[in-house]
Amino acid sequence: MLDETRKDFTLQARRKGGGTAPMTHWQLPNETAPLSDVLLGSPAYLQHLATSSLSRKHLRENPCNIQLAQSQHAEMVAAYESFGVKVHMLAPEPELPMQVYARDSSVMTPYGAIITAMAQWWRRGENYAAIRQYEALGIPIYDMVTAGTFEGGDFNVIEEGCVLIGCGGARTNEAGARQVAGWFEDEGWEVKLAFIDEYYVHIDLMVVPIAEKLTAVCRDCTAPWIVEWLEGKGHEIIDVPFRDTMNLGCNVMSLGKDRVIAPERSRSLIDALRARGFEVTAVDTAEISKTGGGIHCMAQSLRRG
Ligand SMILES: NC(=O)NCCC[C@H](N)C(=O)O
Repeated sequence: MLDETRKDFTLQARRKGGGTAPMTHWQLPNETAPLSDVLLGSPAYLQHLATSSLSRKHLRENPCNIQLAQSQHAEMVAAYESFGVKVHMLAPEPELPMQVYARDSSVMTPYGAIITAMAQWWRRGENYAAIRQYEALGIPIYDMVTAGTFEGGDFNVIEEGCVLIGCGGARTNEAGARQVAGWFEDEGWEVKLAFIDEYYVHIDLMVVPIAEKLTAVCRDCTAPWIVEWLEGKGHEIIDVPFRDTMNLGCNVMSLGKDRVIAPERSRSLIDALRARGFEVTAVDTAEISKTGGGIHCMAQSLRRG
C-alpha cells in the first residue's frame, strides 16, 4: 500500500485549459518565501564538459579540480542545513555528469513539478532521474515538456503568478518555451518570454529573485524592457556587475526572511545585500562554477512559505 506522502504522485496533474488545483502536501507560492525543503544534485560523478562558452573557456585555461568542487558542494549543503533547510539529494548516477545542476531537469511550481526536456544529450537522463525523485517524495508531476527543449534555469518566477521564461535557442528553444508559456497563461499567470543570446545559457544567470519586490539583475546584459517591467511592478533592482555575472555572481539563492546564499566572489552583490540588512552566507563555489553553473542553478526549491 502506498504511504500517505506518496499517494499524491501522478504523471500529469495539469488540467488542460487551466484551473489546476495547487498541491496540498507541498507548497511553492513563489521563489522568495521562506525555504524549508530544497532539491540538490550530488557532485559525486561531476565532470567538466564543454557545455557552453563559459565552461569551455575554463576547460581550456584551467579545468575544474573535481575533488575541490566536491568539497565546495559539501560546504554549500552545510549552509542550507545551518539555516534549517531540509536537503533532498537526487540519487547520484555515474551516467549523469551534470546532475549537480538540479535546477534544470525539472521545475517546481505551485501545482507540482514540470519535467523539462534537456537540450544536450548527456543531460537527458536527468529528466528520468527527476521523475523518480518526485515519485519518492510524493510530489505530483504537473506536466512534461514535449514540444521542444526546455531547461529549468529558464523558468524564473518573479512573484506569485508571474513568470519570466528565458529562450536562448540552444537550451530552451522557442517551441518548448511557448508550450510552457501556454500552460501558465491558461492557469491565469502573467507570462513574459525573454529571448536571450545562447552565450548566457539560461535567464537565471542574469535575473534572480532575492525577496519580495527585490531582484538581482545584471543591467549590462539584461534587455532594458525586463528591467522596466520589473520596476513597473515596484521591484527594486540590485545591479550585479557584468564580470561578476559571468562568474555566476548573480546566481544566488534566496532563503526568504532576508537570508541569501551567495558565492563568496560576488562582492558587490554581497555588500549591497548586507547594506540592506540581509543575512548572507558566502560560500566559495568558484571551482564548481568552472563547469558552467552557480548556486541558483544547483538548487530547486521544493517547499516555501
Ligand atoms: N540554470 C543554469 O544556468 N544551469 C547551469 C548548467 C550548467 C551546465 N554545465 C550546463 O551547461 O548545462
